[in-house]
Amino acid sequence: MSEQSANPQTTTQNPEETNAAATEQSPLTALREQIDALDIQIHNMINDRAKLAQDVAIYKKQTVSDADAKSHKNPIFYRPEREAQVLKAVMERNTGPIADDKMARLFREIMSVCLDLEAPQRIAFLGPIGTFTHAATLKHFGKAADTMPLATITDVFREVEAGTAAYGVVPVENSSEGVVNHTLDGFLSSTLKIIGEVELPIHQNFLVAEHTKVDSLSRIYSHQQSLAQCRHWLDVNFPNIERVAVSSNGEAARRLKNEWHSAAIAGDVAAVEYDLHKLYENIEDNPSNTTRFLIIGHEAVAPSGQDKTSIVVSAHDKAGALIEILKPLSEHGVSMTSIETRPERPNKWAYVFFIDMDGHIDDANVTAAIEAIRPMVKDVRILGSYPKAVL
Ligand SMILES: O=C(O)C(=O)C[C@]1(C(=O)O)C=C[C@@H](O)C=C1
Repeated sequence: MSEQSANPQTTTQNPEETNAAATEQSPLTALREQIDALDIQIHNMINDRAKLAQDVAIYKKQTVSDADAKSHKNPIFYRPEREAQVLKAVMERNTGPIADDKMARLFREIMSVCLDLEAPQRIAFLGPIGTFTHAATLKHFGKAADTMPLATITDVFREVEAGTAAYGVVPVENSSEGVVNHTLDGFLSSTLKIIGEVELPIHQNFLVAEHTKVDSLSRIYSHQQSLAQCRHWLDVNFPNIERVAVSSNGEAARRLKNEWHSAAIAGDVAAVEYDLHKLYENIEDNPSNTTRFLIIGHEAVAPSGQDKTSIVVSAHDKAGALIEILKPLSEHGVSMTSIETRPERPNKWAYVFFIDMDGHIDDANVTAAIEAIRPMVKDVRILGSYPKAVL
């Protein structure tokens, strides 16, 4: 069905079944007729929903404030808080048999297409194609997003700052490897905000190409972190093949094109992008391994009802500074969800703290806690309030 064709009124049938049905309608034909009828309704409703999204876009264009229009600011089409609410509502009202998360993914794709219709969004991500950051980007924005792979985390910050991409996706922490320092440091030299987060379970596959001679494998490519995540499985199953660390899982998958004796370890997106076959799935030693990614952008996000706020605090270099900073959070009933320390370059032995807490900056207790911290420290910057990961 082409993108343009809407409101289908006819259905097509397999000629063999049409013949069978001519004599006596089989139960399969009857069921398929019901599916066809529902498909027409679903199809029309999706287009009706898309038309409403177009109306929303018109409203957003009309209501850009005069001040914004003068400074050539575009209306903000992407609304993370609304998307989080829509997806949460889908999961809450779902009664099955389709699982909550799978149903939410279907709606994720519908919204992705609706947003694309309002205004195509370019999303920069830490590439190349086929990495877990690529998978996180598609999970968060859906497949209609115009994705743009970049070589480094710094490039992602830069392109979003420059406006080449509207938003960026960067990894921030892995449940077994810890934080991604480059990403945290990126915020120290940027004014970009955190506007969302995505969590992605990391499942590794043993991938081969059509032409791979599986019985004569001599080499396996992957990113060094993925090789480490599958070390035990490789020791047991392929103790004698050479393990070659490359710059990314996407690059590992890409290399199979010209080699018949090599395999790659990478995720599902790489398998699809490079047309590879999964010889073994879920070969990671720790099946609960998860990576968290941040969405970066320019605009502040309205409350969704279930939000997180991230701040970065530059403390005075004195004993007990951290304990002092954390006190206002508990005094105002704000729960801290994570804290990371990074050197405050270029100052030797000075540190900054990245603190995540429950709640939105519009919540009175979150504002009160942050305002109470402010006089105790050299600087506090609010990196953003954003919806907690839904999917
Ligand atoms: O509600 C909006 O603001 C919309 O633009 C509609 C819609 C949707 O399809 O539901 C599309 C894009 C936004 O990111 C959020 C939601």
